[in-house]
Amino acid sequence: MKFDTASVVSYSPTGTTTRVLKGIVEGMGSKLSFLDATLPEARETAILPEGDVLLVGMPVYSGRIAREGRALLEKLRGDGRPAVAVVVYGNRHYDDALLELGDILKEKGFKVIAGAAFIGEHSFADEKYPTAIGRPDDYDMPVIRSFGAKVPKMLGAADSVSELPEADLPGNRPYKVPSTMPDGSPVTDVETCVHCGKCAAVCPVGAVDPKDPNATDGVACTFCCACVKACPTGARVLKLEPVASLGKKMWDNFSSRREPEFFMPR
Ligand SMILES: Cc1cc2nc3c(=O)[nH]c(=O)nc-3n(C[C@H](O)[C@H](O)[C@H](O)COP(=O)(O)O)c2cc1C
Repeated sequence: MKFDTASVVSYSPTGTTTRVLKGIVEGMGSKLSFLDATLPEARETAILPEGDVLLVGMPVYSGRIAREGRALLEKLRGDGRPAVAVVVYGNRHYDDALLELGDILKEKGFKVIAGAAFIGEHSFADEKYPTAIGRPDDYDMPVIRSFGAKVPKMLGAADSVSELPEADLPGNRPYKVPSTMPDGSPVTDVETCVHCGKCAAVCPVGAVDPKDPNATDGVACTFCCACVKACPTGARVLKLEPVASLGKKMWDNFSSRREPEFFMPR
C-alpha cells in the first residue's frame, strides 16, 4: 500500500508520551507531521492531521485515556485511513485505555491496524518514590523503535486499506469508571519559588496563575504534575493529603518493572 507520510497526535503533560511517539516514528522511518496538542492553545488551534497513516498517543489516567486528550480526538476525521493507537502508563496498568482509544479512532472513521502500551515515568514519581522513573529508558527505546518498524511492513504487505487486518485491543466494555481525584492540586513554596512562570506555562489546562502559583484552580487541575516536574527549584509540590501520598502508594504497590506490549495482527 502506498504510504508516504505519517501524522502524529500527542497529548503529553510530562513528556513521556511524546518521547514514546518520537521513538515509534524513528522506527517507522517516515516523513511526518507531529502535532503536540498538550497546551490549551495547541488543542484549540489544532490543524487536523492529513498523513496516510495516523499515530495517536495518550497517557493513561485512572485506567482511561486522559480527559483532555479525549476531547482532542473528537476533532479527528479518519475517512478510512489506517491508525495506530498508543497508550503510555506509569507502571500500574492501562486497564481499558487502549481499547477506549481504539474505539474512538474507529468511531472517527479510522481503521486501527495496531496498538501498543508503553511505560512512562509515573506522574507522581519523585526521588523518594521513583515509580518507573526515567522511563522510557535505554531498554525501552529499541523496543519502541521496533514497534514503529513493524508499521510500514504491515502497510507494505497490503494492496489497499481494506486488506489490512484490524488490531484486537485489550480491555473491557463498559470501560472502567475513573476514580475521582480528591482535592489537593500542587502548591508552591513561596520561599523557594523564583517566579519564573514555568508552572503556569506548562499547565495543559491553564489552571496556574502565573502571578500567584498558589492561586491554582483546583477544579480545572488534572493532577498531571507537569508544573511539579517543570519547577526548576522544587518549590512546586503535591503537598496536600491524600494526593500527596499517591506517589508512595504507587511505589509500594507497583514498583515491579512492567514491559511494553504490542497488539497487531501477525
Ligand atoms: C491523574 C493521573 C492518573 C493516572 N493513572 C494511571 C493509571 O491508571 N495507571 C498507570 O499505570 N499510570 C497512571 N498515571 C501515570 C501516567 O499514565 C504516566 O505517568 C504517563 O507516563 C504520563 O504521561 P505524560 O508524560 O505523557 O504526561 C496517572 C497519572 C495521573 C496524573
